[in-house]
Amino acid sequence: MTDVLVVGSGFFGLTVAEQLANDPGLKVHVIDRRSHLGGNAYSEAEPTTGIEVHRYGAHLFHTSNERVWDYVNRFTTFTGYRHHVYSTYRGEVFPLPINLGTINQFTRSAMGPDEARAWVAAQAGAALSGGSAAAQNLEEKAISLIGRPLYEAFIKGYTAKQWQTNPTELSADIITRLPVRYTYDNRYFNDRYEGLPTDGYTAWLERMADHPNITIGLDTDFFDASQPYNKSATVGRLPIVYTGPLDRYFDHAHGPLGWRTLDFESEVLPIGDFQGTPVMNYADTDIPYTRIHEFRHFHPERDYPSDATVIMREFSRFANAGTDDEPYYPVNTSDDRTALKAYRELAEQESQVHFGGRLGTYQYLDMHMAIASALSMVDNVLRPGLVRG
Ligand SMILES: O=c1ccn([C@@H]2O[C@H](COP(=O)(O)OP(=O)(O)O[C@H]3O[C@H](CO)[C@H](O)[C@H](O)[C@H]3O)[C@@H](O)[C@H]2O)c(=O)[nH]1
Repeated sequence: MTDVLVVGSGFFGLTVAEQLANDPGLKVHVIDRRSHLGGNAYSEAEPTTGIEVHRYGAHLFHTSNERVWDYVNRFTTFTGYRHHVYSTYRGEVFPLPINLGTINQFTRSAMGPDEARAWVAAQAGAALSGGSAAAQNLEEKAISLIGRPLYEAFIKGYTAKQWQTNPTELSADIITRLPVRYTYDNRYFNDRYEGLPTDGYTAWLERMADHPNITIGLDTDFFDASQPYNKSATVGRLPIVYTGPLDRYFDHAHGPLGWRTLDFESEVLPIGDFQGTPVMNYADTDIPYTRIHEFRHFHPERDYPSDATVIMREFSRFANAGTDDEPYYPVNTSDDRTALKAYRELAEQESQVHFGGRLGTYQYLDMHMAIASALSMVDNVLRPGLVRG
């Protein structure tokens, strides 16, 4: 007998399942539409080279949350990997995120931190008088932080390719994900803890699911009425944690929410190294992809072949509702926020259904944020409700 149904086996769903299975010892059934668990964090060995490939785009784990770090270390150890990204712009390679090295290379100068700050402030001031706090959208925020020339080189074209939405319509939060530094430190993340799972994402995810109280149904679509754990057979009958797209749950009753999807083109090349770094972004709009991942560089400690490498070009576009397009990122324009409010009202009325994760809440959550919010849903909503019930 199942006590709780979890729809979706990504980090959010597996964290909820693992926590409820352990304490208070509930029987949890997890279903996933795909033929593997792990959601978009799933990875697999490319068969000819053995190189671990992140099928749904590169996943880099980082957090400053002690509780999350302790929790994830129960299932995997981490390598000492530190993420660095470079960007190719007009035939030249620059370090990201924007730092003193980027600014000096871009301006062909040798400024110190204060001079660089003054230069950026002058560029930003010429464009915006209200300062960073007054910036309402991605474009204003970016210009207030780095000035117009750097914005036009590294952000404008890349963002146009990635979001296909006018940057004045996008949330300022998207750009504040990236630090701006007046030092030569080009670590991509600021977090205290960072690393990649030593034996891969799939081994980590499988260990989370490996519990006598957890059963998994793969290739099982919640919206397929022919399988027993479908929506109409289960809603109102047992507690459900739903991590699929919020608008899909309600049959797009308030219209589709805007989602961005990704297309990937992978290639195995007969060379030991293609680009010398894990991720190369492409800022120019005449290059159709946003970035190229080269997976061997995520695990320099592994014994990968020296005469082959796997690269993956990433393309970004709108997901079309009602097709097989996988929703990855909420676009979150003002129209989306209006529809989202209506969906959230519907979600509150849904008996015993709890919406979580990136897709279920329409929020741009990183892995550590999805895990943190799953832990707090278990603490604050599920455990008290299930024990009382
Ligand atoms: O060269 C760049 C890089 C980023 N951005 C803007 O900054 C935003 C945020 O950048 P992120 O790198 O956080 O964007 P992604 O979500 O695509 O990043 C994903 O890939 C990154 C690694 O390269 C990190 O792993 C990150 O956590 C993961 O969500 C982008 O949407 C884009 O609008 C640019 O304009 N130019």
